[in-house]
Order: sequence, then structure tokens, then C-alpha cells
Amino acid sequence: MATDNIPNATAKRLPIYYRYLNILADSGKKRVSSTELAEAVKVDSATIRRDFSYFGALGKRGYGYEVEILINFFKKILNQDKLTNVALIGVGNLGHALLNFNFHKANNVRISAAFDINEEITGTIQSGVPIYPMADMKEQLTIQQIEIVILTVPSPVAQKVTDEIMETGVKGILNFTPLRISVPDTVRVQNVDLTNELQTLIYFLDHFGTKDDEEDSLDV
Ligand SMILES: NC(=O)c1ccc[n+]([C@@H]2O[C@H](COP(=O)([O-])OP(=O)(O)OC[C@H]3O[C@@H](n4cnc5c(N)ncnc54)[C@H](O)[C@@H]3O)[C@@H](O)[C@H]2O)c1
Repeated sequence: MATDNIPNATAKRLPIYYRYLNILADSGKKRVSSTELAEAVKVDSATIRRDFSYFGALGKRGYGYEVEILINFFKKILNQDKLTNVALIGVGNLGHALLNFNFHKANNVRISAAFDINEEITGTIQSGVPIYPMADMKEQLTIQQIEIVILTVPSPVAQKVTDEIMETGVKGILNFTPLRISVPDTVRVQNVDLTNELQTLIYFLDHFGTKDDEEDSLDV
């Protein structure tokens, strides 16, 4: 089944579907229609049907979707069976918040190592995660076979730190810094910018009120 070329917006909705399907399964529900799912996850049913259609026939017209089949399907696609270790670089205000949070609601991803230059925190363990000095970064990323890094360093050092990361086996960076970092084609960068999200929200409220177009909504 080809899942390589699904649109970004669809890929971003998959964890939302997966989370809600688990809630349905926990409440004993066996079957769900795209309309019911649409109501719960606030994505219109046509979009849900189109998203699911990228993965072949997951349901039948007029019958809906088997909750368990969908869960098993998304579990595989989202790699929920496999624990992904992630590293955090830059344990300041934002880094601390992410360490505290540590994705405890997702059982397939966790921050297993953090790095900083601040000697007051290196060598300590915060929220159960060891903070290593930057001098240990390459070695630890390699030993722990970490392929994903969350970047929360100040923007003036973001590219330099990225270049160091590129000397390891890291394949993906969740970039919280405002700098648009340069990486080789083999590495994927996902930028997170709360200011941008807030401004987009303000724009939609100003122009369209509260009724948003699903394709452009902020949680795509
Ligand atoms: N995307 C967003 O919505 C969003 C929101 C807030 C902050 N930010 C960005 O996130 C980053 C962190 O913000 P913050 O408020 O936590 O900053 P901060 O100054 O509190 O933390 C930065 C941390 O990085 C460490 N650091 C500095 N140079 C380093 C280096 N070369 N290698 C490793 N660690 C290094 C510092 O010691 C510090 O602990 C900034 O780039 C900021 O602009 C983004």
C-alpha cells in the first residue's frame, strides 16, 4: 500500500484520527461513520473520506469504518508499535517545558536525551531525562541511535548546532527556532512557529469569523 506520497495535511491529521479511534474503542464502540468521526475531530467528513482513500478501501459506503481495523491500520502507519527516542537540544525555557511534557500521552515517542552548553544543568537529570554537555552530543546521538532532534537553542547558534547534528545519523529536526535552518536533502525539517499559528488564527477570525474552511484550519 503506497503511503509515501500522502499530502502533508493528511499526514498531520492521522494522529488526531488515531487518538480519537482509541477513545471510541475504549468506550466499546465497534463501528464509526465518517460523519461521526467528523463531528468528534472537527474535520469535515469529505476530508476524512479523502484522507482515508489514500490508504485504499478502509470502509464501506453506508456501513462506515470498523474501529479496530482502523486502529490497527493507523497503528502501523504511525509506527505506534515502535518506541522512537528523540533528543532535545537547548534546555532553556521552551526546552524545559518540552522535557516536562515529554509526550506522556503518546506511547511511541519520548525524549531520551537532552543537550545544552550551560554547565549548571549539564550532568543533571531533569524530568527523568539526562542533560549532556554538547561535547557528548555526537557520541550520545550515535550510541542511542537517535534519528530525530528537537531544536530549541537561540536562533544565532541554530545553524551551527544543526551542522554538528548533521555529522550524526539524525534524519529529522523539529525546529522551534525562528531560523530557517539549512540541511541536506536527506534530512527533513518541520518548523514550529507559535507566532505564525497565532497570526494565522487572528487572520481567519478577522476574515472568516469562527467558521473556518477545513482545508485551511490550523490543526491540519
Ligand atoms: N517556535 C515557537 O513558537 C517558539 C516559542 C518560544 C521560543 N522559540 C525559540 O526557541 C528557542 C529557545 O527559546 P527559549 O525561550 O527556551 O530560550 P532560552 O534562552 O531560555 O534557552 C536556550 C537554551 O539553549 C542553550 N544553548 C545556547 N547555545 C547553545 C548551543 N550552542 N548548544 C546547545 N545549547 C545551547 C542555552 O544554554 C539555553 O539553555 C529560541 O530560538 C526561541 O526563539 C520558539
